[in-house]
Amino acid sequence: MAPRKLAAGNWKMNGTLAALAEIDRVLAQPAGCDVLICPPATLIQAVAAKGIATGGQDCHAKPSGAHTGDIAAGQLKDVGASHVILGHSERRTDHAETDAQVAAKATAAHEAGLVAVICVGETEAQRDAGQTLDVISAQLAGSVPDCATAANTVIAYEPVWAIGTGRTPTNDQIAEVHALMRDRLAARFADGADFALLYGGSVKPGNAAEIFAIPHVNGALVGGASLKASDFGPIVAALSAA
Ligand SMILES: O=C[C@H](O)COP(=O)(O)O
Repeated sequence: MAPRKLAAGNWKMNGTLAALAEIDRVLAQPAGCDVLICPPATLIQAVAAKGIATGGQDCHAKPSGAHTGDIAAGQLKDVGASHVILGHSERRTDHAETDAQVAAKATAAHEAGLVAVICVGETEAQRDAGQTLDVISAQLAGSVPDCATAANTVIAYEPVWAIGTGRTPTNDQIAEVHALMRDRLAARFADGADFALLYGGSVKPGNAAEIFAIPHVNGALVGGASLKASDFGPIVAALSAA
């Protein structure tokens, strides 16, 4: 099985019911790849009802309990989610999430029947210190649980310094990390070479085709440019044509 092509939108803490009109506009465009929208949890059921794949932006590692404000993987599934983003750098930073916590959440997601979209990425200081490959290797080893398969797990490489900044690594830098991720996953899992590997960090209509031409880039995890169909549509089209 070859890795799936996936254009994923992470709306982060953006969007109200009025934003559902953007979903209609995305759906109006034919796609030659999988399309996923991860809105705020308040919109998941409404987005699912429109027939587009949807997901959460985090989940708890436990199936239920006294965890005020948290959402369980099973609760995401219950309202129509098929995926959940885990280990996003904004959560690793704002909530001090560790690799072990991400792996536990991914296990809970798998047990609930969700696909885990596990994020890894280096900081600018780590990139400048030449530590990128070591950081990505360690995050993959620690954040991806043994129960991961190409069917229930997608990996997103998101250099922290490229998120929301308009900056992206060079094509060679992206290629180097994606080749490393494929090699590490293939060495650990029987179907490791088939995991979909997404790039995320300032993906825009103007750079998407070039990024999707990089070996072992199977799609994108898009933030700001996923909020409007006028931006996300061309990214979906570029992946469909890749
Ligand atoms: O999850 C998406 C990433 O954080 C990228 O966000 P961005 O496209 O706004 O840079």
